[in-house]
Amino acid sequence: MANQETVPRILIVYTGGTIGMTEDLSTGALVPFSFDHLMKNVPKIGRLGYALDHVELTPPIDSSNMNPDTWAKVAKMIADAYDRFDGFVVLHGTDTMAYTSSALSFMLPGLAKPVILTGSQLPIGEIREDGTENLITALQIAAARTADGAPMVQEVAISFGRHLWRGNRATKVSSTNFGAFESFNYPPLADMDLHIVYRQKLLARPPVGAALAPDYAMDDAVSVAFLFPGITEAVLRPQLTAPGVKAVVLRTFGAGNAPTDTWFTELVAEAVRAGKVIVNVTQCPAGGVEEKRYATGDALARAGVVSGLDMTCEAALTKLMHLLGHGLTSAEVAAAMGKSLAGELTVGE
Ligand SMILES: NC(=O)C[C@H](N)C(=O)O
Repeated sequence: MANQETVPRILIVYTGGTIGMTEDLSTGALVPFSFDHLMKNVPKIGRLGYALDHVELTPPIDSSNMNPDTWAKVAKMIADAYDRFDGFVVLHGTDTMAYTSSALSFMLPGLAKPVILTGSQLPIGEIREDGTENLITALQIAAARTADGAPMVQEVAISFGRHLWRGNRATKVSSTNFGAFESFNYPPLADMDLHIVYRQKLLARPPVGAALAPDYAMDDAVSVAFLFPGITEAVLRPQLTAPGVKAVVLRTFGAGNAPTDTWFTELVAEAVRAGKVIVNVTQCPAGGVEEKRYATGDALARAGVVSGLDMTCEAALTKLMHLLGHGLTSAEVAAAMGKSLAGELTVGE
């Protein structure tokens, strides 16, 4: 039996999501419900033998209602309790989990403990569901240690179904599959089958001597513009020139390509001259932007568009919010987008 000192101390941060939902009897729709309800449905959690505590967003929310303020609340709950716990499990809706995990990775620099997000596709109160296993597995991952006693995971990650993913590399790929997430440009940090098998070489470690330095500033003056064959200036112009928008993630084709019509290239160049940061992120889930590969991508680079390299849209968008939140100039934001802040992009290839 583990003694008091070795019992893992885990804080559960309950934000809502399907995992804790119940049916609204008047409409039949799923609505967020209480943490107590959720816990009543997983009595075997006590058999883990961990010292568990919890905090929650009040009221709990469907993750479609997440925003920079709620991300900051979650980050603060973790930072405030950081010294008292060995690990953190964030229960969260799946719909925007990859945005929150990306945002948290930028808000918690110096993190040296596990912050594991999980949730489910079916409510934990249903007879057949995926929430129990996801919750228990996330708790075990948050409690896991290396052979020398250090926390196994020291970053923000999503544990869902059979895999553990880096939080700022993951994306939701299915609204029905129990494996709802994928990370196309970074392998799983762990595979969860009969055993939980960690890929230790892939796990992030904070810089030596770094301490947690929570950083909640986020500027929401950002946007996403999605290209499609046949897009017109009338559709795109308002998106790229909207007053108050400081940065736009431009979802391009393939290796970062876009139309070469004069109106398009001139519009993009005009937005860049007006001080907007335009970041090229491919619509392809896997791979990334290689601007010089095709003339159609090169034209964007020459117009002053910044390469999003192999970042997900979720990572690029929340990184822009984070950088703009610190009052950086457009040039400084553009330069920082190409550097890895929390393992969100592949460097040196
Ligand atoms: N599976 C889920 O959790 C979906 C839910 N709508 C949410 O994101 O909160």
